[in-house]
Amino acid sequence: MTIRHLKTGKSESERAADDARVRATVEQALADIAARGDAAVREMAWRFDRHDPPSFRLSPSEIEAAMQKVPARDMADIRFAQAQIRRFAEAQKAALRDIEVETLPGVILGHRNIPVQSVGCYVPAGRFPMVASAHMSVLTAQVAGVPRIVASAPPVNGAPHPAIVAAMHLAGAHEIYVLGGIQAVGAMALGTETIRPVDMVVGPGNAHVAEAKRQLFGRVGIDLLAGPTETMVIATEDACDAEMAATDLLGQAEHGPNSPACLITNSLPLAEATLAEIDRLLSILPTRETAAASWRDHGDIYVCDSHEEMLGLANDLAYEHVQVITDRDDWYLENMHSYGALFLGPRTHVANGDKVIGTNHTLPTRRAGRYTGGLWVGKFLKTHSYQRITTDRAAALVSSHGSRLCLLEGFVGHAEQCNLRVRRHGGIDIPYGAPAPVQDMAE
Ligand SMILES: NC(=O)c1ccc[n+]([C@@H]2O[C@H](COP(=O)([O-])OP(=O)(O)OC[C@H]3O[C@@H](n4cnc5c(N)ncnc54)[C@H](O)[C@@H]3O)[C@@H](O)[C@H]2O)c1
Ligand SMILES: [Zn+2]
Repeated sequence: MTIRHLKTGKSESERAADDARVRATVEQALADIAARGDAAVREMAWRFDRHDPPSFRLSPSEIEAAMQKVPARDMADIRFAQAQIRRFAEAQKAALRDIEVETLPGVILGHRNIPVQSVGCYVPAGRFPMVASAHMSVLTAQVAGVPRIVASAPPVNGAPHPAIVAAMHLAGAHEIYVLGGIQAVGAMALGTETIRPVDMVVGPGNAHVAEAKRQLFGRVGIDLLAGPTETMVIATEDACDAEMAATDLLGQAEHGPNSPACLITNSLPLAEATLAEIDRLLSILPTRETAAASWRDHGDIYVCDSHEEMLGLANDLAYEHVQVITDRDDWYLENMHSYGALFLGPRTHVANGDKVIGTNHTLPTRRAGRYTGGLWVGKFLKTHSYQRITTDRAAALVSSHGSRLCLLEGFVGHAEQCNLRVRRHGGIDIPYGAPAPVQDMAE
């Protein structure tokens, strides 16, 4: 490998120390919510968000009042975005089928896709009110058929953010809470005196939110670990220029001070020009304080010799967002196997994916793209199998193999479940705990 690392961010040990701090904070906070319920939630809401309303849950009239505050243009844009997200989610749902097949004469096997019965959708709003996250979680759960959808977002300037509330309500949330961070995720997952616990928590959030979900996994289901935003641009100089590469990197680096942004290119001139362009843009970008911190601590530029090297590196890093602006975008589409979502060609970009185009923006971070894709309607559906035997012959045949295979493992009680069927449906006598005979049950 002759990959040149033109610019690097924080070291591994610095990142591990950051992680350890977050882990400890979350562990303590969740234990407190489990022990003291609402009282702990209320204290945390005050400590982190200076929020202390009579009730964290919005009443129907508070929801209506919030909706009234959203300008008509914003409401129309929200409806447009939700229509796109619904369209794609419905198409994805249609690709998931319940099946029932006859694998042997008289042996019927099937599966059913059943919605999770209650979900808690976290909508982030610490730095930015992420209206779009309401569409991504709530609407997708609604399309999946989840019967109880709880949604929660932190207050913005001490009050529920009107457009977030509107988006949650339009998307089909049944309960809306104004709670942020660990207290929101913890309260939804563990339940309190006033909040009924859910079966699964979903949605993106900062490092505390992602860690809370990780620690709660098992107790409840989670969608995936969708922490601080990451963006990668894979660029060649004939397809991409420095202005585009720099704009697309900083466009996502502004999410928070720990949002990795990474350029992979085979062109040293493009790499150097992008570095200079980032400096220029950071002098004029209004959100430069965050974007500059992210770029300083978590920005990388790699210069490779070949497309194979670029591909290998991109798959290995498994970034959340991967923009491919090269002379062979389709080749990357075919060969990339680890990422959150791909954005192909110069006309496409992450901001549209974040807000409006219709694919889900809740995507795996920190290399989770190696083992999962992003949030989608399928994450809210559980695939459960069932079986049925409809003939005596099939009952005796399968159970005769079963009888012997159970005893191969020493399971006598299991074998008797089989033997009972061989006796009753095959008319063959087998001593208690003995293997079913082979000769009588030839296929
Ligand atoms: N991976 C994805 O799919 C995806 C999508 C969208 C957004 N995101 C990420 O979501 C994140 C949103 O983060 P945010 O912070 O703006 O909003 P957030 O809503 O996730 O977090 C805000 C909450 O964090 C809590 N908090 C703040 N400081 C704390 C501390 N020191 N200890 C404990 N809790 C604390 C507060 O309770 C506050 O309500 C960003 O990192 C963004 O990149 C990820
Ligand atoms: Zn974004």
